[in-house]
Amino acid sequence: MNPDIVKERQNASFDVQKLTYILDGGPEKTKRRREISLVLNDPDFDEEDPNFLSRSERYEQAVRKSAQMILKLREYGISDPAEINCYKSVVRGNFHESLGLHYVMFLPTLYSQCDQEQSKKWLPLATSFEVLGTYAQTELGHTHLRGLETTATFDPTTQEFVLNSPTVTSIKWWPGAGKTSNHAVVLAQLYTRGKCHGLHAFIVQLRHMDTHEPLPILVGDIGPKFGFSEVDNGFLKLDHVRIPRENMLMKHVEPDGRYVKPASAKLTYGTMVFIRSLLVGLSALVMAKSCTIAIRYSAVRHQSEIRSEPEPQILDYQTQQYKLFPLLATAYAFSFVGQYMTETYYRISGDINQGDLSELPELHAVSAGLKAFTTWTTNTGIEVCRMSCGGHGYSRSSALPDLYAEFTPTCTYEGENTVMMLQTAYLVKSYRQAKAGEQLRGIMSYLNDMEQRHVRAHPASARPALVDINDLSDLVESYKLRAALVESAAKSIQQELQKRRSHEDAWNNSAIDLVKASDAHCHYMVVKLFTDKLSEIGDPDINLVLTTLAQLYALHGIALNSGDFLQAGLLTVPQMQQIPVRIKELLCLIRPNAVALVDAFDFPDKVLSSVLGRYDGNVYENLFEWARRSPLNATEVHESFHKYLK
Ligand SMILES: CCCCCCCCCC/C=C\CCCCCC(=O)SCCNC(=O)CCNC(=O)[C@H](O)C(C)(C)COP(=O)(O)OP(=O)(O)OC[C@H]1O[C@@H](n2cnc3c(N)ncnc32)[C@H](O)[C@@H]1OP(=O)(O)O
Ligand SMILES: Cc1cc2nc3c(=O)[nH]c(=O)nc-3n(C[C@H](O)[C@H](O)[C@H](O)COP(=O)(O)OP(=O)(O)OC[C@H]3O[C@@H](n4cnc5c(N)ncnc54)[C@H](O)[C@@H]3O)c2cc1C
Repeated sequence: MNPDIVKERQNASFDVQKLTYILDGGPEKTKRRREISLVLNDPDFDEEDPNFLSRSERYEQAVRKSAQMILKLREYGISDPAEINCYKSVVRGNFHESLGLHYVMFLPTLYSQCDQEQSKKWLPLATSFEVLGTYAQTELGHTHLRGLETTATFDPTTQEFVLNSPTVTSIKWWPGAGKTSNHAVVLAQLYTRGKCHGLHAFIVQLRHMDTHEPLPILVGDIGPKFGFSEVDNGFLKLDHVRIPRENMLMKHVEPDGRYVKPASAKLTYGTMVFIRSLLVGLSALVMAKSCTIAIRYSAVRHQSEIRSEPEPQILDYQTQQYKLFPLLATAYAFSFVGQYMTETYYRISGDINQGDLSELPELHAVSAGLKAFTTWTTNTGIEVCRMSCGGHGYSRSSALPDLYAEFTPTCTYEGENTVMMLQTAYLVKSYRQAKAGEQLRGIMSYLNDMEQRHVRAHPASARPALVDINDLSDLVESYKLRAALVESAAKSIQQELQKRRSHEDAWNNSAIDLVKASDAHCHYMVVKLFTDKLSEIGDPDINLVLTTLAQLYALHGIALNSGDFLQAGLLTVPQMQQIPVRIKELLCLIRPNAVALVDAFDFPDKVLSSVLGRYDGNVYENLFEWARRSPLNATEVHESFHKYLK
């Protein structure tokens, strides 16, 4: 064990184990997660570091691993969905799996959209992995749902749907598992009796069940990408492919071609809402991994000098703390927000299953906004962590380049982040309702008292300094008032309309304000949820250290967005000047607990897969060992010497 890291752990002011229990949701859950993590000791999961393999070898290794995962799942008797997720996340490590889409989109779509008869047919096939599925929605030319071109036309004479990609731009593009899957849920515009009824989901067989040869359908892999090398994102061109009427999910077409309207057309989009909700938790996980690597490494790395003494740990540099500790605070904040998002998703989707759709718009808006907010922040955070590790952060052995490459498409898939932030119609609608005197419930209720507490541009000096920057509840209140930026966005729309612009143009001309309002709303939610969580934590030592992190999270956010807070007169210039001073004090308070705080995330070394983030801190000897395994070192003299240099 590296002596620096031993010393760091001795300095901790709280019980790391107890904090792990809080993050997991209780000691029993921690125990079970650790038991599940032991599967990594199974030699059948041994594999070559993907960084030393070609794309094709990586894909093959990933398919082998996916198949092993399924076999072992049965062997280990893991069947609870939450435990399956934990098991898969542990085994998958920092990379994706080729069967990922089957689990995260194909199966959930079947579960939520099959009727009884369809469930009886498809669920046994899909859960036994005879049917391997993908989710084919995006097209080469469009992602916007109303713009999708693939058609499904009902033919009452044969009781079939005819699926067609009429143009190059209508070719399905991006669905994972282009080579792996034999079925797809295909999203297509439904036509019956000559009328278009919008997007609906259809189950389409793509490949022969025994030979895996494609049916008369053009299907394949779209080629190498920025990351996601394990995943065979695919293309799919359908040329008048016929499927039985029974393959339409939720069955909205009667045998005579009559269309039966669903309770809400948006229920077809349910799987996207599900994944967006999951991505909030994934952001927390990846932020936590990145911080673990960067903070442990910073504790064992010595460089330069502060005083004329031996080289200090780089974690002692104030600038290093300023890079990493706000991200550490973010990892904790997002962990609690992820828990909230999962609970909210299951609560509201439970109501939806019971026929109560009243909270569907809020679920859509909250999951879209938080997905965008947390993935954007995490994406830039991983890169800050990588940079903070200097040259060794650039090596793939650190895992940080892989974490970045694998995570960055979360800002794009399941709805491009700007587009998701623009799903603020709900915020503007809520604002207008509140303004009209309606009492809002839930997370939007803060808009109820906006009329009394107008947030407008004020000369800061004209407002009393009511906010105590050391008081978290005051900070939450400031974020709440800043979230009323939605008022500015609503006003911008109103002004545009007064200029006789169309509603659509007014909206587009206010889009920057709308994204800002959405961002402010999400930021408020995160600060509030983090602060609310503190009241549930009884252990005084843990409460203290998490309160320090929550204060840092809130103040750092204000410092980054100082213009909003000043312009709205929420804080004065002298208070703004106090914030960097307070932030520096908080960095000092966090410093002795930094390693313990990342230890509490409890990532086993095999899951972290990072030489820099090793628990024992023995970085240098292992970096050397990792480099020696590089395929270029397989022979002392590389064949290129004989071919070209000699
Ligand atoms: C610790 C946790 C670990 C978890 C691990 C697992 C993590 C998972 C990792 C997965 C890894 C790899 C998987 C990769 C998967 C990627 C898969 C995909 O990307 S699938 C394709 C996704 N595509 C999109 O997301 C498209 C984005 N676009 C849209 O959603 C829509 O076009 C739009 C929302 C932008 C607009 O909707 P549209 O209907 O086209 O337009 P309208 O203007 O008509 O909308 C009207 C109306 O509907 C409301 N709306 C829209 N969507 C929904 C919804 N889903 N639910 C409820 N309501 C919705 C919208 O707000 C409007 O409301 P109004 O009241 O009318 O204003
Ligand atoms: C790794 C990966 C895996 C994927 N897996 C799948 C899958 O399994 N199944 C599937 O169906 N799809 C999948 N996708 C596709 C993914 O869902 C889309 O790429 C995503 O929804 C974004 O759409 P787009 O690529 O068309 O971007 P575009 O919408 O073309 O975005 C390009 C730019 O235009 C801007 N823009 C677009 N519309 C607006 C607007 N209304 N207002 C303001 N700005 C706008 C965006 O902000 C962005 O800056 C995957 C994508 C990736 C990268």
